Amino acid sequence: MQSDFLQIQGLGITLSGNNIIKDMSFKVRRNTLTTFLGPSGSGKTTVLRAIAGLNTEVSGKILLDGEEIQSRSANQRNIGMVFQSYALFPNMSIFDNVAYGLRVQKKSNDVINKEVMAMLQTVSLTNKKDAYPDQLSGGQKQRVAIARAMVLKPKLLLLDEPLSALDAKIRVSLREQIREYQQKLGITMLFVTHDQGEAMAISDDIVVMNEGKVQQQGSPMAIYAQPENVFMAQFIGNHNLLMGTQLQQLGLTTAGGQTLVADTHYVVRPELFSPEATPEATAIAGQMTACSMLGDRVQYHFMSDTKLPLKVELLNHSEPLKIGVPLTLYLDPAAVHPVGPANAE
Ligand SMILES: Nc1ncnc2c1ncn2[C@@H]1O[C@H](COP(=O)(O)OP(=O)(O)OP(=O)(O)O)[C@@H](O)[C@H]1O
Repeated sequence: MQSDFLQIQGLGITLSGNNIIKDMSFKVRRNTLTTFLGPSGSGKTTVLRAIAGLNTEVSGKILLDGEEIQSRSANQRNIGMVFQSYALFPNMSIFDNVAYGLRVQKKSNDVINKEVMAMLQTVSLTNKKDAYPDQLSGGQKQRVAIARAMVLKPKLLLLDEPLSALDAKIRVSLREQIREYQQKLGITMLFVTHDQGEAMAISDDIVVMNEGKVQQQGSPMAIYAQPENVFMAQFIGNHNLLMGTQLQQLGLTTAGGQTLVADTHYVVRPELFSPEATPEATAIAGQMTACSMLGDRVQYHFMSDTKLPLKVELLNHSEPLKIGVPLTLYLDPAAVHPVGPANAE
């Protein structure tokens, strides 16, 4: 059983006299990759820095592996950190960059050599050990920064937007490699990103933040399929956010297995509409008014005969549906998810 390895209890953070984070609590399980996801300014970096011991005005408790660490200085916490900007030493070779922390710890040359070479092998950079940072690509530099942090075997590795400075293709490849290192070496990682695709792809757990508050924590699947409030429904993925009354006008009487409530918000993901009937589904007559090609899927704007505009996405495996021609879409009421009362917005 994975225990709660990192526990944040009633965390408060003040920066330049502003109370940025108030009474925040969440847990991170051992040997998992947990992502902090949220819009710009939501407080992700601020909380990460507080865990690392880099913020001064912090209240509440931070427990790591059962021990309270909030009063310890940053270098007494056994926490590693990787930044967007790599922060490598430009005048040191790649080997020396990775060896730096072990030298500070006064490890023997034999141990340093063995551990640095093993770590360079993990990040596939043994052939670059004598090179200098400015001879490496951005992705390689970030792998050195990750190796430099991992070689110290920290209890927790914090990664603050580590992929933001890289181009799209390298981002995808490096995020998969980070996930591989995490699983292979059994490290607990806390990873900050504002890219939900990135968070969905690599996380065991996602902590979604907005305006200094945790909005929801859960697996990528749960975050997507069962948003707990209106912010979550709108922030994650494409969506139709509808009132119970609007769904009633479409002919639905239940949603998510419960009686439809007129003044509650519901979310319907665009890919849950189907052009094919099933016994459970409600038929919705209308027509497509626009379409755009997304590659693997086609995104449509649909207008129901009751004049409700809906976003619909269908797999791109057949002829696109015709615009302006009457057609019927089907929606299984079990796929409609309640996200809270109207006044929760
Ligand atoms: N030194 C500071 N003094 C005062 N306010 C600050 C300071 N640093 C950050 N803030 C504020 O704290 C809030 C959270 O900032 P933070 O950098 O943690 O957000 P973030 O979610 O990491 O954003 P981004 O994705 O843009 O990096 C923001 O409103 C920001 O303006």
